[in-house]
Amino acid sequence: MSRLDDIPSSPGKFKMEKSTYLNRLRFQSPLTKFAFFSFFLLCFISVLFLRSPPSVYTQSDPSRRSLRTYSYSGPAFEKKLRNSAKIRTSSSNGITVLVTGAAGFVGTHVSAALKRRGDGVVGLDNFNDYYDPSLKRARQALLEQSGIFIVEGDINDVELLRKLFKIVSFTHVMHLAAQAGVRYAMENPSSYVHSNIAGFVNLLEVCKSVNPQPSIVWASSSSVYGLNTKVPFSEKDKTDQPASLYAATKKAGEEIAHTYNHIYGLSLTGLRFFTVYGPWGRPDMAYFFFTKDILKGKSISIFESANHGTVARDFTYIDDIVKGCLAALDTSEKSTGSGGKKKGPAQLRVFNLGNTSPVPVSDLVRILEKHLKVKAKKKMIKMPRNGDVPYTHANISLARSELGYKPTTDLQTGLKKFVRWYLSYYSGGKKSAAR
Ligand SMILES: O=C(O)[C@H]1O[C@H](OP(=O)(O)OP(=O)(O)OC[C@H]2O[C@@H](n3ccc(=O)[nH]c3=O)[C@H](O)[C@@H]2O)[C@H](O)[C@@H](O)[C@H]1O
Repeated sequence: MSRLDDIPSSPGKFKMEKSTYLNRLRFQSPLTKFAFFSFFLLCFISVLFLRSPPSVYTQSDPSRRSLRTYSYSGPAFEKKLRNSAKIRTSSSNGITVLVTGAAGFVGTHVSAALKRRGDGVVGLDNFNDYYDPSLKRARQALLEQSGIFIVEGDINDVELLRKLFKIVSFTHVMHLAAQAGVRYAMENPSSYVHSNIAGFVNLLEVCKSVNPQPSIVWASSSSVYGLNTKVPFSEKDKTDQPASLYAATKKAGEEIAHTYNHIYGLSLTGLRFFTVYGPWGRPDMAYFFFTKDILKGKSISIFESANHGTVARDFTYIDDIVKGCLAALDTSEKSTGSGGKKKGPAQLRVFNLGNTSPVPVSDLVRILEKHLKVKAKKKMIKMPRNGDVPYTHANISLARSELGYKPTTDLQTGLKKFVRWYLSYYSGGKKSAAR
């Protein structure tokens, strides 16, 4: 019986007739026969390839690939994961944390700080190329030295997340993976939806259904205050006028957090970071690329608001932010759900983590000039309408009372540390600073 006879008929629609053409087909020569079978073999292989599940890495955005793939199965992988997640025996009340975005700026610092005090830490990062991935690799190498394993994968990969939770029973998730940057949202809007909305929902879906559910601390943003004019910004203020898609996705994250807390009993704490800077920072941020451009003798654009008004930011040093993140983890209560169902009310919080002292961008440049000992070529330009807001200023009284958060580093001191790191990292032309 020919294999074509095995094909079932489509119920009620049409019955596949045996092809009279195929019945009549006779191979005229061995070459025709070879060509015929080669063609079918090729089709078969193509179908297999197209139907195979996404490989080890679920691509977040074809234009921003991870540069490597990593196999996340097998005993060696599980061993690495378990070792990384181990709480130091001397640590009496250690926690086990999954840090998403661990190769990112804040993720690296938070992971290292957790490990230093004895907690178990596993990182997750997709190593996308929004900015120079070699900087992310260097951060990864740093964390590896202290025994932290970063799994290479995307928060949209539900199977991977489930697998991680199956191997390690994380007590906490520090969710820092995101598409950052306010201005880039006009270039690549879908990447914000993909990471900050879809990715966050995927993570919460997995967290709500594992037992026990972890407590989640995640990165929101000062940008949710948008076009508000009442300063300093307080958590009690309305946040319904975002100025960028980035801000809108972070605001959406806060609403999504409310939903998962309400329905599933997940304990959720959102942290509104205010323009975080420091060593190992993000090359897409102004203080970073100003430094690069000043050193290269390239001119920099300093934005002004309407009528030559000052644009200012509540720049916050990374070490202060790390303290805030750890305090948020330590004060977070357990989630209350189990079996994907809420069993009682759970904690839901939002905190400003800022510095409470806004500095004009022109002063930031003056400080950089001093530390770099190079005069900047400055251009004052009107702030483009690309998502920026003129001013940010955090009221941190809630974080102070609930988390004991107390920033201690002013911009002078923080930028000095950044410049020292920058010069040593990019010294001798070994690495060229890339955005
Ligand atoms: O707190 C946040 O939630 C956000 O902080 C950060 O955004 P911003 O505060 O906008 O920082 P950043 O881009 O460094 O611009 C700094 C200043 O330089 C001005 N700026 C910028 C570029 C330029 O060419 N000229 C200029 O004057 C610009 O107008 C601004 O006043 C994070 O990137 C973002 O991911 C998010 O975390």
